[in-house]
Amino acid sequence: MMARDSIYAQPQEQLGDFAFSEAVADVFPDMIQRSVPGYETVINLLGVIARRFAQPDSRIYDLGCSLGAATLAMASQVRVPGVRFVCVDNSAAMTSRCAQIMRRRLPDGHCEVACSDIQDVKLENASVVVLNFTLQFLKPADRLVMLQRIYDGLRPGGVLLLSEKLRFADPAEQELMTELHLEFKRANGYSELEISQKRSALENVLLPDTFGEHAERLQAAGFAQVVNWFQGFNFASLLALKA
Ligand SMILES: C[S@@+](CC[C@H](N)C(=O)[O-])C[C@H]1O[C@@H](n2cnc3c(N)ncnc32)[C@H](O)[C@@H]1O
Ligand SMILES: O=C(O)C(=O)C[C@]1(C(=O)O)C=C[C@@H](O)C=C1
Repeated sequence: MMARDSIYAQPQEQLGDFAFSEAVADVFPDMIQRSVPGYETVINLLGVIARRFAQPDSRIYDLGCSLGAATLAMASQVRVPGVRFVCVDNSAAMTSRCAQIMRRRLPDGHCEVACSDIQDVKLENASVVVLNFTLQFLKPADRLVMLQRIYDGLRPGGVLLLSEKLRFADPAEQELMTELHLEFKRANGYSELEISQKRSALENVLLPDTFGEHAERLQAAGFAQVVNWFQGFNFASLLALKA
């Protein structure tokens, strides 16, 4: 049984910044599924896209892996030989659980799990790099450098798969998408208190960009083609191809 997220169910006197703590890691599958419209579909489709782009004897990186859901989906679909998965997260609460899950679910030697800032990881010989709802937690000024490092670590024909919460330049669109996202959370059983406390906790931590900002930054990093392959309200998934 999946543990239910009730982290913000009671009024909190001191609402600190949101962190990927032990308590969050314990309920993470439930939290992300009830918070991100289309999350399960995105995870499944990451498997399909990796199946198309994985190259023999290359690496697949899952940056900000949390419990490794994207890696499990990709590992179940990839058919070419010699692929090694590398999962990275800077939350020890996440990587300790992720490492356990990978040991249980994947053959020995298939997957390495590292507790590290993704900005410090040397990326090499990659055919697929996943940033599934992770770039949004980096300081905005650091995001282009991260994308450039990913670009440099990719083989020609490799892809970056980027999912993010979006901001909209048009105030009316921003308001509508935010309202629909809140309705999604209500529909999934979150109370107004849970919704508002989590929103405050995320305010200084998760800083979303617009689709245009993402596309421009990916192009500035060198990517030849950028496509939007999925969107659920204000959450979008992009594929960026290295020619
Ligand atoms: C929303 S979760 C990602 C969900 C996960 N990719 C999935 O698809 O299930 C964001 C993750 O990024 C991690 N993270 C945020 N900033 C990071 C950084 N600078 N280096 C490494 N991990 C980071 C957090 O610890 C958290 O586990
Ligand atoms: O915007 C929100 O309320 C979210 O819950 C989003 C989000 C995310 O996009 O990473 C934030 C933190 C959670 O771990 C899961 C989802």
